[in-house]
Amino acid sequence: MTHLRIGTRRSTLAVVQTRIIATALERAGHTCELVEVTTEGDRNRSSLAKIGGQGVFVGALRDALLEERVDVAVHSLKDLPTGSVAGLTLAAVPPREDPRDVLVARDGLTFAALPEGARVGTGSSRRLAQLRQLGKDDLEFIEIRGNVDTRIAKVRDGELDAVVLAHAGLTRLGRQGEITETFGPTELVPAPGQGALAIECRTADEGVVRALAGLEDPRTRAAVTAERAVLAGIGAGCSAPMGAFADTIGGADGNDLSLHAVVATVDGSTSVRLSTSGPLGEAEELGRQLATALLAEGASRLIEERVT
Ligand SMILES: NCc1[nH]cc(CCC(=O)O)c1CC(=O)O
Repeated sequence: MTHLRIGTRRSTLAVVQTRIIATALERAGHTCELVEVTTEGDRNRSSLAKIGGQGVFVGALRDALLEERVDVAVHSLKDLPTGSVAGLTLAAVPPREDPRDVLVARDGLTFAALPEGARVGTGSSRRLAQLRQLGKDDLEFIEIRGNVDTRIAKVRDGELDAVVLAHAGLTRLGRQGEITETFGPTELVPAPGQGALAIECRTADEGVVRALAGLEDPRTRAAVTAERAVLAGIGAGCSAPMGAFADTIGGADGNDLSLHAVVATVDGSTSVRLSTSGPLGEAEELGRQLATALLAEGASRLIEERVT
């Protein structure tokens, strides 16, 4: 049995995610204490693109780990930069929630049913680029930030007709009832790691590493490893207009992964979409190979063409 101080961001979603992990650890016989840590991404309300640096949501949590103020950090995996940090280990990747993106629109509207001039909110260049490729040229896209509650409130208040969000965030907040459409994961390709959590600790804390190992889901780990290898391989950060999505082929017992990736210009005028498949055990290699193929099709040029 280990006593674990678990660091979390302050947002409702972050606290809910951390409680899910704390509950699982307590069920395994450990005791847990939640410690709130404020991150630059929470403090700074200007656009993510302007804050610029990668990992604005995770830096302060990692500092808290390195300074031994907490023993465990719970991150949304998609917010975690692909590079490793000296002294820290991604000790567990628990089973993933639904990785897809969803629409929350007024009056139960689907994307196809949104009227001409409808205002659709998203702060993500990945979502923006792909939404612009869905064949509706008459929408107005509005850049929004803020937590899930704030974004949904903009639809309820009539400021926007719809917002696009991650399914997983809504599920964890118990708000999946507000989803009006779920986008196919090869149509609106999710962010690498979307829907998964990353449980990090100090590499030297062997007891903690062992305690966290019980949370691991090898299939989720393989999928997100492939997705993140695409991201790292094309040399892009988490704010690039790219998506990658891996899934086990043949259900939960399958031993192969399918991997889809897209790189696009933010204006949606051009994109490269590629897919591949291979053994779970070669996830990293699969992702790297797909990145190489994307680069051969001009991926880095597309990403640089952002006009923000
Ligand atoms: N970009 C912020 C973010 N980071 C993680 C989630 C929740 C979903 C997840 O775990 O991937 C969200 C909200 C969203 O994109 O709608």
